[in-house]
Amino acid sequence: MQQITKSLVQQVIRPRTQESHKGNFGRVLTIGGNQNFGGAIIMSASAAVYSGAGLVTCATAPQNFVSLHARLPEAMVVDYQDEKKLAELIPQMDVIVIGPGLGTDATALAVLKFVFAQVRPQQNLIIDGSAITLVAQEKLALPQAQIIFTPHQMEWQRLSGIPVTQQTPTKNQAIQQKLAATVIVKSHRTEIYLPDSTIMWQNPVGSAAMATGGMGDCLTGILAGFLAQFSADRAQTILAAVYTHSAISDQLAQKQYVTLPTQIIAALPKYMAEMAS
Ligand SMILES: NC(=O)C1=CN([C@@H]2O[C@H](COP(=O)(O)OP(=O)(O)OC[C@H]3O[C@@H](n4cnc5c(N)ncnc54)[C@H](O)[C@@H]3O)[C@@H](O)[C@H]2O)[C@@H](O)CC1
Ligand SMILES: Nc1ncnc2c1ncn2[C@@H]1O[C@H](COP(=O)(O)OP(=O)(O)O)[C@@H](O)[C@H]1O
Ligand SMILES: [Mg+2]
Repeated sequence: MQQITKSLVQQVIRPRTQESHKGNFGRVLTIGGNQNFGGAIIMSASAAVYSGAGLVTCATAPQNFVSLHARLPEAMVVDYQDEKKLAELIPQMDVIVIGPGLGTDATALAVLKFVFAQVRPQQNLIIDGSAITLVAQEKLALPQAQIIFTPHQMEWQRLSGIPVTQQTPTKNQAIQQKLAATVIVKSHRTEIYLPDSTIMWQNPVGSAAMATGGMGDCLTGILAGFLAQFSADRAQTILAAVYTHSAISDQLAQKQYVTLPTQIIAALPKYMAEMAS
């Protein structure tokens, strides 16, 4: 198991070319947030914006529009059940996140199936939270796309069939290879399994200060923001995003007992400037 290093992160997060514009930093669509879990998709979209994605759109339940606009005016918003608008938007995207706060009811399943039918092979598709649970429960066939699953150990149990206590690297990798996707198994020491590579990676940073609801939702937005804008190797970009999420928490945890997802989001621009200098 190889450890992610700070120097890898410094290779990914580079100073911006001064002539660049928002079109150079990618388009992200975050999909989720039912009427009970609006905060999850707001945190995902916020992390994408604060990590530097060029343009971010959030597809969510209409009940979340006002709060999303108030918290994050940089993001555009669309009803996640509006299939006509989603069909127009999806082909324009570099990265799509689906799942934070999506829920597992019939509406959620319909949204997920629609997105799976529309996504293009070259697009990054980050499948998180409720969407992982639905893929497992409904035995959904995966679309042709650059898929990244971000399960915590219980979601990985649902998707892989491996009980939490038996999730060894070898077993995890065997299922990841069958899925032919990137798998980020989140825990105290998150593990990353990449397609086209037998090297398994571990995140050496992060602490129990991160054990609070919304922390994984936040990670999906950082992954999306990084994949949208950075030109480094895709695997390195994914590893750098995982490390950054936890390293920011470690910085804050020097003076805080818990580190909230919204605080990690707010600290992204400063941390990224440190890494780029
Ligand atoms: N503010 C919000 O709107 C929030 C919405 N959330 C959404 O709620 C939905 C359900 O997700 P949940 O994860 O809460 O529920 P799940 O039922 O999928 O998983 C939680 C269960 O897994 C267990 N578990 C075992 N190992 C774990 C590990 N390493 N990390 C985390 N849990 C572990 C927990 O003890 C708990 O019983 C998702 O769509 C998620 O995005 C959550 O992110 C919480 C915050
Ligand atoms: N004790 C811990 N040590 C290190 N990282 C942790 C710890 N507890 C939680 N995390 C991190 O917080 C995130 C939690 O993700 P997840 O369970 O999906 O949260 P949510 O669904 O509530 O947003 C993961 O990135 C995980 O690695
Ligand atoms: Mg989660």
